[in-house]
Amino acid sequence: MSGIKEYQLFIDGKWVTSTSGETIDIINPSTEEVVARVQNGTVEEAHLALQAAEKAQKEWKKLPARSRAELLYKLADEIKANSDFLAELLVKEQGKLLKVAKGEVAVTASFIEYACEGARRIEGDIVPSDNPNEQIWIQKIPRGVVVAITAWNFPLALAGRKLGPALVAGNTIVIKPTSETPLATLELGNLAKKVGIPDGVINILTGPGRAMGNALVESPITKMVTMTGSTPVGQSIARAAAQNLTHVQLELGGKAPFIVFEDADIDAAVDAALHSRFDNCGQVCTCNERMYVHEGIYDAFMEKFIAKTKAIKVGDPMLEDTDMGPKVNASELKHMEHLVAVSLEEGATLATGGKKLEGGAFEKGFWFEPTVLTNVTQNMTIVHEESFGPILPVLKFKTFEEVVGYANDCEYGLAAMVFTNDMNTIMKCNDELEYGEIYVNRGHGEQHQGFHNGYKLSGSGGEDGKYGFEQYMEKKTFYIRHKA
Ligand SMILES: NC(=O)C1=CN([C@@H]2O[C@H](COP(=O)(O)OP(=O)(O)OC[C@H]3O[C@@H](n4cnc5c(N)ncnc54)[C@H](OP(=O)(O)O)[C@@H]3O)[C@@H](O)[C@H]2O)C=CC1
Ligand SMILES: O=C(O)[C@@H](O)[C@@H]1OC[C@H](O)[C@H]1O
Repeated sequence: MSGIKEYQLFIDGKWVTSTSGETIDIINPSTEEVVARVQNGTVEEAHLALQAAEKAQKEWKKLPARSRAELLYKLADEIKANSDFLAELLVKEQGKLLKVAKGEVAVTASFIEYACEGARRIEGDIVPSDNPNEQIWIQKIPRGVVVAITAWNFPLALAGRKLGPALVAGNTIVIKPTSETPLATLELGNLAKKVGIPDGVINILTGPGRAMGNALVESPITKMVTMTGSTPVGQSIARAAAQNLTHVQLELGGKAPFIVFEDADIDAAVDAALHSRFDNCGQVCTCNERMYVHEGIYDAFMEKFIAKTKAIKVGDPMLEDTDMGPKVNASELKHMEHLVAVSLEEGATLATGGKKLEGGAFEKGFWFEPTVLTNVTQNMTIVHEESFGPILPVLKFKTFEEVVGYANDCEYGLAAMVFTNDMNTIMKCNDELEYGEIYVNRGHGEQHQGFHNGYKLSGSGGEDGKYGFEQYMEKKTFYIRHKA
């Protein structure tokens, strides 16, 4: 079709067309129109990108970290300068609200800026030896070539979250965005060229994860894989990386419990629960995936919560007064219908929503109603399987022990949210909830200086903050003996 932009692969500072001769259509989830095409890259092109990154890293690591950071600060500035363009691209490829997309562009730049602040904090140790006339130096050095594989819900932010620390630490990177939403990420290639980041330092490939992604992971050139996505894919990446014992950092699925204790501020809890479920159409890894409300306030809480859920305006994500856009694709939409059907078969009740939206403004696109399920029991599928969409099962509880047992009855361990004003309850939640990230009296939303760390099947390694930055570096211990 004429007028459809075709992106290429970004390898060694050059845009190249894949030898596969095949392209992947990128679909607008609101209209089902083809937004652009990207290359269906080959395994050979994965190797070319890795070789380019390996070559470039030899010089990139010699630059002072501060000099690397100065280039990356410029990249962050260019991202901000192109916010409107990048945000609209994110709306077109992922269906997120324009205001959320602008937030994603801003957070992409701030992820990179945060990493740059670490340039003068790459600190090692000098420790005393047991031997006379000897010192021991423990140094932090870059790993080499990093492969970054990202998910479709915040594709640009996830790329910035990884390339920032990777490059400040002195590594080079090959980014493989998801085939669903690669466009804004590909635009980073143009911005990297513009600010003078040397060829080969950043490479961006598109192509199916099973083939190209796997080739990137399996290569002995790759010294670290940082991936955000589903648990099954994270597990296959861990298996593939094992053959070279490549360092792997995985941010995977979640099933965050949202617990409202009897003494909670009900209005604050209602608003937090609403946003933490329905923001970005429920497509956030730390979303409120299941809600437990104390029986003593259940009726009062649910009356307010259901009323606000019913008031959510689903529609064109480009419009200022829209509250929720579409699901990212048709298969995700089908998954929503499946989860509701299974829940009803298992005995749940629909308090609101439950269907895909069709006809009129919803003639095209992948639209689903904000959905709340009640009369839910802990053994139901919806309480354990990640929905990653606008479906919220709600359960009642009586005691602390009961709800903590429910919350921890989960194969995931990424985020949890708790509403109470009782310090004793807060401290017991901190001790007993098996989650890497716990939000007290507020909804979800990480900060760069924290540590985004999933337990159990939610991941391995963690990212963000000083502990995430550490992952991008190796340590080298140097024993130095000198003449007396
Ligand atoms: N913990 C966190 O911070 C976050 C977790 N997520 C999770 O991500 C999931 C949704 O994202 P989604 O993109 O569907 O996740 P997927 O796991 O389907 O894909 C993630 C990435 O992995 C690639 N990939 C697929 N198979 C392989 C393989 N065998 N080897 C290497 N790479 C591969 C994909 O490429 P391709 O698309 O081409 O197949 C994509 O780039 C949800 O489960 C959500 O919970 C999402 C955001 C944040
Ligand atoms: O990946 C997610 O879903 C979240 O970590 C999300 O990604 C980037 C944003 O900063 C986070 O809210």
